[in-house]
Amino acid sequence: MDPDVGAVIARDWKHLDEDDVRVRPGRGSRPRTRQRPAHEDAVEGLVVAVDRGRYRVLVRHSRRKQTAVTAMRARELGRKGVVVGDRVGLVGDTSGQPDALARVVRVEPRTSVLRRTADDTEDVERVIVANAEQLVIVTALADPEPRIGMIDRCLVAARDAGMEALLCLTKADLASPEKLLSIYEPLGVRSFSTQRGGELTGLRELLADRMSVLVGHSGVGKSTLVNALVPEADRAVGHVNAVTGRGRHTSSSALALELPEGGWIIDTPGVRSFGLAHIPPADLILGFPDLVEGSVRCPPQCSHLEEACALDAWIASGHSSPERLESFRRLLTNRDETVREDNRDETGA
Ligand SMILES: Nc1nc2c(ncn2[C@@H]2O[C@H](COP(=O)(O)OP(=O)(O)OP(=O)(O)O)[C@@H](O)[C@H]2O)c(=O)[nH]1
Ligand SMILES: [Zn+2]
Repeated sequence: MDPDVGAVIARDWKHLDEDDVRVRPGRGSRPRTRQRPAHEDAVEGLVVAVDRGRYRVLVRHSRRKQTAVTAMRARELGRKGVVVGDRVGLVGDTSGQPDALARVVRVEPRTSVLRRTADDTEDVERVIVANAEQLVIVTALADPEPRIGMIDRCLVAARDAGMEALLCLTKADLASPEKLLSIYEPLGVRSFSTQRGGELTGLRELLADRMSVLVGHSGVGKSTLVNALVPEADRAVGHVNAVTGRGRHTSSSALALELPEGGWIIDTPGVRSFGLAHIPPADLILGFPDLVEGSVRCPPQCSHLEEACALDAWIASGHSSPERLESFRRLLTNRDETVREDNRDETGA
């Protein structure tokens, strides 16, 4: 295997919890049987919403028939978190009838975890979504102006989570995507431009049959997009509690919506971007593939903020661009901050 690829895989996996990775037993050793034998009758389901300790879990009976089950965690789960995207085992009343309550007795090993560093205490990190394969970075081309810093931050977070990134550029009727594409296309980031009422076939193809997480600042047109992609989403988000199916949906937690063509999009209303405090500084540069080669000549343990950093010379000799280096350094400096509604760590672009 290409050593770089190996390193990336090793790094992506290293962020998974011990629980997330099922260890294959060697010959002669006994398999690890964590929680399994007690509930062999457990029903499999997908967590699509979480609200104050209650989970909405979709149980599929056949291609066409599925039931939405409300569940709470079983005590035996211990401190193990359950998040949107988790595949879980359920016991108890899985009928999905009103007032029926099931119990989550196990969480299947996760294939990816998207984390946010908590806003207040930098050491606390939270898993927002499990098992997603793609991070869709929703950015308006104008109104509000695109923020390069936010895009770069999301690209780092996607890489760290072991997810592919997709740049979704909205409001193409107001401004051209050209400038942004000239930055991100050479990096191999896939993209799609949209406008209200515009053609979404290409985007649907990029989203089909996989689990994608949408993230974007307020006002970029994320709701407009979600409603266009999932016609029933308006009802699910606007008027009905995502978990109980009653009352208003007030929580701002993630919500998974099934696409008519198969696959899922996960809306993250409360999450505008990600803190990167849990990512070692040395790994941040992996989110900037155009700078990695230039860092080979850096002194050992280079902070990339110091004078001896080789990146300045690399840029001066015509590689990448000064803006990219500036964005990388801004991220290094603001690594611990989570972008919030006030965008306090953004200088725009
Ligand atoms: N010109 C133009 N306006 C758009 C487009 N998409 C959305 N808008 C407008 O942009 C505004 C914000 O759209 P929303 O879909 O509410 O944006 P959001 O990202 O969900 O914002 P929050 O609900 O605050 O999270 C609304 O006034 C939309 O009508 C577009 O493609 N072109
Ligand atoms: Zn350096």
